[in-house]
Amino acid sequence: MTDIPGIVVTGGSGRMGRMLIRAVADSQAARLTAVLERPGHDWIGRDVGEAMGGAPLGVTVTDDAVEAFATAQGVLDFTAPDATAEYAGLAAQARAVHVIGTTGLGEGHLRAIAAAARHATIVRAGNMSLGVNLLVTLTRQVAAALGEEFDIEIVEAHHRHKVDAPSGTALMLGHAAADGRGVPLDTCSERGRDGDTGPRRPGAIGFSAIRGGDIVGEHDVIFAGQGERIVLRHVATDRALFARGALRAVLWGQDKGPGEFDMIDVLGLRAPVGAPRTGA
Ligand SMILES: NC(=O)C1=CN([C@@H]2O[C@H](COP(=O)(O)OP(=O)(O)OC[C@H]3O[C@@H](n4cnc5c(N)ncnc54)[C@H](O)[C@@H]3O)[C@@H](O)[C@H]2O)C=CC1
Ligand SMILES: O=C(O)C1=N[C@H](C(=O)O)C[C@H](O)C1
Repeated sequence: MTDIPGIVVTGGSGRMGRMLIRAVADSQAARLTAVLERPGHDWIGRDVGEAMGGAPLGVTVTDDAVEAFATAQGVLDFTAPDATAEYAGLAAQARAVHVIGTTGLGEGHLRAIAAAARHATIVRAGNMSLGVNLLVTLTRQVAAALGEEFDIEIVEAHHRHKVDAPSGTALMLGHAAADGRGVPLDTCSERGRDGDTGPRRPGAIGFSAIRGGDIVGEHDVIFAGQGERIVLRHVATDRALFARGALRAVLWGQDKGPGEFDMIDVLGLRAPVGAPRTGA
């Protein structure tokens, strides 16, 4: 037996899954105990190191989440909304810390995650990088300082394979901007302008999404006023960044009780009591 937490990576063959497997396998603070893929995937039954084109890692890819979670202390999950909602329940039953990077979650998925968080620690964030989570706190501060005479627009760019828009990060930034102004995002969010839109709605927070090539992830928060403009920008150039954040989150969660946390908690960036919190 060892005290080093055993970690399961879900969606092992995905762009993020491969990064997460590398991050855990290379870490002295965690050990890779299982890798999951969806039923029918051609990696099932293979050694994950070999499936990734390298040396064996001694871990066979499986589709049996119940068995994989039973002996794990943490689950790193960057897959798809339905899978993540199901994994939340199963990880909670095993009392494993569930780190959720999956974006595009709907109301039903969020309810399932909240229910699971009554029994186990969940860390969920649309972006696991330090830089973006700092950008979130800055966005809230700038929005609070400027007021509605500055129009807020959030522009994000991602690779051609991304299936959800706006990105999870763009939504985090939108919630932060709305928090800064003291309004809920759903009352002022403006998406997908096209055709005869009329003039910009006062107080709107606009979202635009670019998809192309191999862009890892870029986010601008634009505060556009009369005669001046502030642009807060984050550019990710390597997905390993997100995997390092996820690993940090699962280790942070090991001594926490049940509840839903985010990277602002993990990184210690939470605003003092009395200041507005950022939704995700
Ligand atoms: N929070 C963050 O920092 C980041 C979040 N993401 C999010 O992570 C998610 C995955 O992104 P990518 O890796 O680019 O996608 P991808 O499509 O390359 O990988 C998803 C993987 O999940 C697997 N999968 C789907 N359903 C499954 C199931 N039921 N059981 C097990 N595996 C299943 C797929 O087979 C695939 O291997 C997206 O929602 C993306 O937005 C991506 C990067 C950073
Ligand atoms: O799908 C991606 O690739 C990414 N998704 C996350 C998001 O939706 O914001 C984080 C990052 O930008 C990469």
